[in-house]
Amino acid sequence: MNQEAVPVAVPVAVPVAVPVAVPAEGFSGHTAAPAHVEPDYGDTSKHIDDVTEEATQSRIMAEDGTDISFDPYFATRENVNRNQSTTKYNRQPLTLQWEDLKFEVPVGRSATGVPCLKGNEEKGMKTILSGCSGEIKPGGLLAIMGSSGAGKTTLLNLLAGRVTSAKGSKSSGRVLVNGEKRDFSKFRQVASYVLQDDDLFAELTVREQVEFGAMLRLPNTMPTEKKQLAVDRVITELSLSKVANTNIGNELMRGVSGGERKRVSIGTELVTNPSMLFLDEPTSGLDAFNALNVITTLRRLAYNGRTVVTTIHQPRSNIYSQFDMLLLLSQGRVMYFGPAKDAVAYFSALNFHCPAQFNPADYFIDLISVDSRSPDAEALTKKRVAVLADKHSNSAPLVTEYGEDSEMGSMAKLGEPTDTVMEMRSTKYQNSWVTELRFLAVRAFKLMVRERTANFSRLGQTIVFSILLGLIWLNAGRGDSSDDARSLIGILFFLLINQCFGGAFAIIFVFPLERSVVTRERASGTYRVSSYFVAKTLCELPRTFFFNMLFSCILYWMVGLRATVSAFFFFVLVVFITTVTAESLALAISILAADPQAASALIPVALIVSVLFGGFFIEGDQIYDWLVWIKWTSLVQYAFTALVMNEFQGRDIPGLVVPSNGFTKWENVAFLALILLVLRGLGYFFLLKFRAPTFDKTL
Ligand SMILES: Nc1ncnc2c1ncn2[C@@H]1O[C@H](COP(=O)(O)OP(=O)(O)OP(=O)(O)O)[C@@H](O)[C@H]1O
Repeated sequence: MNQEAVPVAVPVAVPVAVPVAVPAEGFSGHTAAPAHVEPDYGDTSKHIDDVTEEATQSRIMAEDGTDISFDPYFATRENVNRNQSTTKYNRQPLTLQWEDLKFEVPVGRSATGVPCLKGNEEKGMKTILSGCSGEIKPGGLLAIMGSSGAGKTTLLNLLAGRVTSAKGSKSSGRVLVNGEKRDFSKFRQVASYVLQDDDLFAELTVREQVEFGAMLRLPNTMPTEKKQLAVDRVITELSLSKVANTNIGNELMRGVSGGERKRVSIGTELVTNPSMLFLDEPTSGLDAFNALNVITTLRRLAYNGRTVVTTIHQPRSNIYSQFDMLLLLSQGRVMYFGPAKDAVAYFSALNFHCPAQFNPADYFIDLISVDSRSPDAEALTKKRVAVLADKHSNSAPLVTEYGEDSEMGSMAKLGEPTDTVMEMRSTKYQNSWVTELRFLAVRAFKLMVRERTANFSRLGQTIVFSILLGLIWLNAGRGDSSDDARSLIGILFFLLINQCFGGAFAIIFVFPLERSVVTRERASGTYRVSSYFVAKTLCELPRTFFFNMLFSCILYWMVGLRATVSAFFFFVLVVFITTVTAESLALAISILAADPQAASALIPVALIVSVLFGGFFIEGDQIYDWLVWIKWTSLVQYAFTALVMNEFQGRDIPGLVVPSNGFTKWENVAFLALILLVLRGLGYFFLLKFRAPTFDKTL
């Protein structure tokens, strides 16, 4: 290595003077902080605006002469250029204010059946959040920080209007947008919410994911070319161009990186060009580098005139330096609200000195967390938190001065049209039912084709089972004895069980992920439930038909079932409807059940009941009268009787009693189809009524 070409890299120490609004005096009883003797690494709380031209002055050169110097402030500096986006003023500038927010949930005997907790919970209510006020202007990035359980998500949800309506919970206070109480139908069009979990389809590409949102969330009056431009803009703005055509992927399927996936989630919400963006823990699960990338993206989005609010857990120091405003929460109370760059000085003035080499975020979290490891530590830390909360509520409100769009906030009223917002329809959905159906069907079809593992395993399962059953019952249908006939009845029943469980398990493993994606998309008003449900049903039918046809073609002729075209197609029809009915049963239960575990426990039970009363194990006259009704709800019973009648129609085999339920084979098919329709209808009803995202609109 060329020694002379490698000068020593000198860490850049940055002296910082932090002008702040601080309380007049520190706490009595506190001793002054010890003099700091540690080496000065520079103030890690240094804010983005303080970074000017402190480029690393020493250059480190690689052997080939490439400059490989490292600039630790690169991310921060990148954002100093506020003119990166072409979309700077294309939205309404919105100022969000909140006053005296309080949120309580019931914990008492009356609400949940458990005894009341002590303290203010005696009335049966637990206070999750109280006395929370603040403001964030356009161009500003607000971070809500606090330890686990501090109330960050609750506050974010209150600000975003996304608190789930729960029985007995109570919210109070005021949330204002540009000084006025918000109109939720308009607010939903200008504010977007990015959930902590990236609920995205792994099989879609980045572009397809963003495009889907654009096509359905932008109004139908907007030409497709303009929607495509919006997609391109978002992809560029989030630096996703290089991976635009890469699958999103998941733990099982290689796709984009965690940071890119998070940016895709943001892009999905950004496509409507919202003025306000709320994010819940956007860096959770990301490594330090990807976390920084995501936050610098938010920083840039804020500079482009948006109002951005995010919760975050223990950010590293260069992430912390990106925040304009900081809100520290502990035990549901505000410890600090004001400019992020002033927080260190604020706590210093209270005699809580953040050591020079410390990441202020770490220091604050340690300072305001309740230590429950021992009663003494808990009492002490709770006291500290109470005193800090009181100090905060007694301190003068801080004036927020940041963002270049601050005066724009007062100019615009929510509802005044600008660019994208101008074109938004005032109705809940931006496109017609038919348009939704078209895009949903295309997406469902793409997903279905790309679910390679599921498709190949179902293909393998179909081929293996049909050949195996065919070998076991090879030529059984070609004999004339009553034993052959009884054997044939056995295979007819067994193949129905196989198809029922195969269809149901295909739903159990695939639907839970889809359910969370659909919930997210419904919460942002992307489409109607009916169009989703119809698209899903229409797209699944061809696949189910294909596998059933394949199964029938192999098994039917190996076993030697009645060799007529009409008998064969009747067989295919019954097996197909049975499978779709079992899928519908699994779907309805999956939607109704609280979680996938409950669904996977309930679905086999429902199917086994149907099998038990299917007419093979127990004859109708062997069942207690008061249980007979179950037989008439059994999908297997109708399918089995129809198949048996199809096979033995017109055949007289001495000593054989053919199972029958008194209906003709076509009547049995009609009852089976009726059960199918009822189960599909129930699935739709459950999705519409029980899985609708409902939010409290009090504030
Ligand atoms: N609807 C509710 N019913 C009962 N308790 C609730 C409800 N909502 C929130 N809580 C409780 O309030 C506290 C704050 O919850 P919240 O999710 O806001 O915390 P957080 O700071 O976001 O935590 P984390 O960082 O772990 O996600 C927690 O103890 C939580 O259990």
